[in-house]
Amino acid sequence: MSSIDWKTVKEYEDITYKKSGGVARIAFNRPNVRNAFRPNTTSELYDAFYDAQEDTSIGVVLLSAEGPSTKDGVYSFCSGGDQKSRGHQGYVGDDGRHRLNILEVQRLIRFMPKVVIAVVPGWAVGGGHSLHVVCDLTLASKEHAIFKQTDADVTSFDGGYGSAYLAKMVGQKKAREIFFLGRNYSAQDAYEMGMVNAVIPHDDLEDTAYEWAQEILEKSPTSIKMLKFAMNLTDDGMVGQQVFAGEATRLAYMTDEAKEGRDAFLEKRKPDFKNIKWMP
Ligand SMILES: CC(C)(COP(=O)(O)OP(=O)(O)OC[C@H]1O[C@@H](n2cnc3c(N)ncnc32)[C@H](O)[C@@H]1OP(=O)(O)O)[C@@H](O)C(=O)NCCC(=O)NCCSC(=O)CCC(=O)c1ccccc1C(=O)O
Repeated sequence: MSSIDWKTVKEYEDITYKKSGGVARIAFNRPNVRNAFRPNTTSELYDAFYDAQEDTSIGVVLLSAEGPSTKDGVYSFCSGGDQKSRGHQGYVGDDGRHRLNILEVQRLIRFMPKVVIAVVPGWAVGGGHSLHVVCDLTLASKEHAIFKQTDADVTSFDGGYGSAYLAKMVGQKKAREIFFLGRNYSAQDAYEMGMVNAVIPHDDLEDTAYEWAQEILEKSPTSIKMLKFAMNLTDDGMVGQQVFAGEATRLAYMTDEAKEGRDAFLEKRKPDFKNIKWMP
């Protein structure tokens, strides 16, 4: 039983959302369907992740899952897109619109200036596998985590981070094996491939994730943010540069020359940068 004093932030239908001690915990909550996500789930995930991003007291987000299934006791992280909500043009929401928005959730995880840790208690499959790939770190249950890619079985494939970025992580041959054969891999297999940071006894998984988060929270927030964006940059092209450079601009705002530039405009005069040093 965990001793962490989690406080519920908001009630949702498909996820739970809690915070404690600088950490946000967002968890899938449809364990009886192996935590498959439907359009409602991805909208809720986006909402919760956005809140965590905007909350300046939060530095680390855990993406986890409730469970086990009340039907058969099996644990899951996420089994990807809910195949029951798929129509002929894609996944269908309650409003009849065809969209899933999981890629928007992926981008929020990728570009948010906080560390996101995937906490994998069981099955991580299809789009659920891709979500753990896009998170900054992954911790997996020694006894119950199973990693598997079924995208090629159901013709719903992730050609972005889920596959191409995975290949950067585990190597081209291994990534192709994962997608082309769709086999099951244990937490230990995934660790040896380099896509899991640590294999944790199941009963300690959530507490260990919280401890990792607390260690990260002892570091300088600006350093962590800039390091995350620096490590993203080379794989994210111009968008990666934009995200990194946006933070550089924010740092420049804090200089005397930025103050002079702003004040000169507001005072309708030419800016005077003569006293500003050209630092080498
Ligand atoms: C996860 C399994 C391997 C687990 O197997 P097992 O333990 O034997 O359990 P089951 O008996 O199969 O399942 C129990 C129960 O859960 C239901 N269920 C499981 N997964 C799903 C699911 N994904 N959707 C709906 N329902 C699910 C299952 O039907 C059972 O229900 P009962 O009523 O009790 O019978 C195994 O379950 C499994 O293989 N599941 C399917 C995995 C899968 O193929 N997922 C989808 C991959 S595609 C994807 O995730 C979307 C990607 C995506 O969104 C995307 C990506 C990139 C670009 C665009 C998009 C996009 O927007 O589409």
